[in-house]
Parts: sequence; C-alpha cells; structure tokens
Amino acid sequence: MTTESASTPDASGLTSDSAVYRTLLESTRAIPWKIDWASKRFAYIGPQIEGLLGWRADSWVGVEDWAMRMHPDDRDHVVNFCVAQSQAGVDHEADYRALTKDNGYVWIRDVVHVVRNGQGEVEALVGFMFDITERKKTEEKLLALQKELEALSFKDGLTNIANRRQFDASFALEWESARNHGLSLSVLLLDIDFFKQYNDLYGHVQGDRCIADIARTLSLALDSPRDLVARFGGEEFVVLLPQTDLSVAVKVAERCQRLIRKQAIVHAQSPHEQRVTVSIGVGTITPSGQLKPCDFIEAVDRQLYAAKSNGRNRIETLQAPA
Ligand SMILES: Nc1nc2c(ncn2[C@@H]2O[C@H](COP(=O)(O)OP(=O)(O)OP(=O)(O)O)[C@@H](O)[C@H]2O)c(=O)[nH]1
Repeated sequence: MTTESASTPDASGLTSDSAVYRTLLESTRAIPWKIDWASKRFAYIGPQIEGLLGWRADSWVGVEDWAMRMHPDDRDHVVNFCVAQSQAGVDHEADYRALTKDNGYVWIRDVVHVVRNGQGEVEALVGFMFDITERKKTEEKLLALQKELEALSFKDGLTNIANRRQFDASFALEWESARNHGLSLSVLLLDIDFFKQYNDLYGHVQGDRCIADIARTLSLALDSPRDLVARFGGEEFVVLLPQTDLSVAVKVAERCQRLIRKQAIVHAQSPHEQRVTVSIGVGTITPSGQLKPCDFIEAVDRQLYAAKSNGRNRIETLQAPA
C-alpha cells in the first residue's frame, strides 16, 4: 500500500486531496461551479448538472449559457442582480427557473461566493446550484391556500356573499374616498320581516335556505362593480353604494323589494300577501368629518327600525347632514 503526501500528484495530475474534494463535490446533490470573472467563462461545472437539467457539463461555456437557460420572466432581474452583487464583491443567492433540455423548468437556488485576489479585485465566482423545485411547489401551494383562506374569511358561509368583515373594510375605504373627494355614499340596511315566525313555521333549515335565496336576489339588484351586498348578521343585510345619492339609493332599495316580491317565497303568517318581504332603511351622506361612520350606520339602522314599526315591507330614508 502506498501513502501519498497531501500534495503528491496522482496519475490524473490531481493531488490526492483535490481528487478527494472533486469526488466529494461531484457526489453531492448540490451542483458546484466556477466562473472566471475576467473572461466570464465557466472554469468548472459539476457533471451532476446533466442529471438535473439534461445539458452536458461541457455545454456550459460562458455566462450567456447560464442566462439563456433561464426562464424569460426571471432572466433580467436575476442576471442584473447577480452581476451587480458580483461587481460589488458581495456574496449572494438567487432563485430562478432553469430551462431543461426537454423544455421544462427546474427551480434553482444559486448560492454565489465572490473570490478576490490579493489586491481585492474580483477574480472568480464560485457557487452551488440547489434544486428547490419541491420547496417552490410547496410554497406555491401554501400561497394559494393562504389566498383561498383570505377570500373565505371575507365570505359568509351560508350565503356566499360578502360577510360583515368585508363590509366593514369596504365601508371604511369608501367613507375615506367619499370624504376626500367630497362625494356622497349611500347605505341600505335590510331585514327580513317576521322571520322568527318563518323559522317557527318552516324550520331552521328552510330558514337558512330563505336567507340564501334573499342574498342571491339582492346580489342581482346591484349594477355597479363598486356596489357591495353583505350579510350584516342573522337575517339582516347591508348594501354599500359608493358615489350614490339618495334618489338613486331609493331606486336600488325599490329594485330589491321588487325582485324579492317576484321571487314570491311563501310565508303563510305574513300579512303581506303571505310572502316573504323585507324592510329597508336607506341613508345617504357626504362624509365631512362631523359624523363618525358608526354614527351614520346607527342612523340608517334607526330608519330600518322605523320601517319595521311603520308596518314592515317598507323603505324609510335619511339624508344625513354633512
Ligand atoms: N334559519 C336561520 N334563522 C336565523 C338566522 N339568523 C337569525 N335567524 C333568526 O331570525 C329571527 C329574527 O327574529 P326577530 O329579530 O324577532 O325578527 P323578525 O321575526 O324577523 O321580526 P321583524 O324583523 O320585526 O319583522 C330569529 O328567530 C333568529 O333565530 C340564520 O342564520 N338562519
């Protein structure tokens, strides 16, 4: 058995240590590479690259091969970022989609170390490419799930329309916008009449169905994309009408009642032709800072209460002072 010193060249011209390092480098899952900074050419790239992307190691000649084998959507910002960091002599890492020989893409994390010479000038870049496709897929799934959850958290489960939280958020934004631009906004509060009797008569499940049907009908009554109908709670709904004056808001309220009448949901104990009806409070305001948003909603709620006490199946209105 022969023993070699650390720097004795073997038959291939490599010292035993560098042969060991090469074996180590070429048996890791991470793909090592080196670029000569002056010529911008690959001095080395691990043969594992072929297994990952399909391109032979000797086809990686210059940095343009690296750039051209990158997803077009990633190319500019990744190349610009890496060049700027390298010029500044800063170690860095970048994620991008690398093109495979069979026209697919693999997510790569490139971890780059800048090598300087004795004068502190950039001499070479060395790095490792890691396959992070699985991690990216998981990240994308989590992101999609998060978006779905966010959307769900603004939706009412029974009716599929916006929930109170969505209304509160939209109302706060629209109030600010109306105040900044000196514009009016209107709110409708709607409540199903004699709903306790409806539940008692037809059961809670049928009651739920009725609430969902009314929600669907109210959605049909709106025509501007900024209008919003939300479930305010229980058998109560709210409609937000930005940039809308009282006369138009009343027309929308009348349309809601008309569509619900057309739907003709039977309610044997209702004095209004034995059909389900709604009472509506309507309020319009040009916010100015005097009245708080919650005071305005309370004022509209008082109109709803008036509609109830004046016989139900009615609309009561309020033009709030600015
Ligand atoms: N099925 C069902 N019933 C609900 C839901 N939320 C609230 N309710 C019922 O709605 C009824 C509301 O009753 P009240 O507040 O007395 O109102 P009302 O009977 O409609 O009387 P007026 O509004 O004065 O006409 C109650 O019986 C609640 O249990 C729901 O999600 N599903």
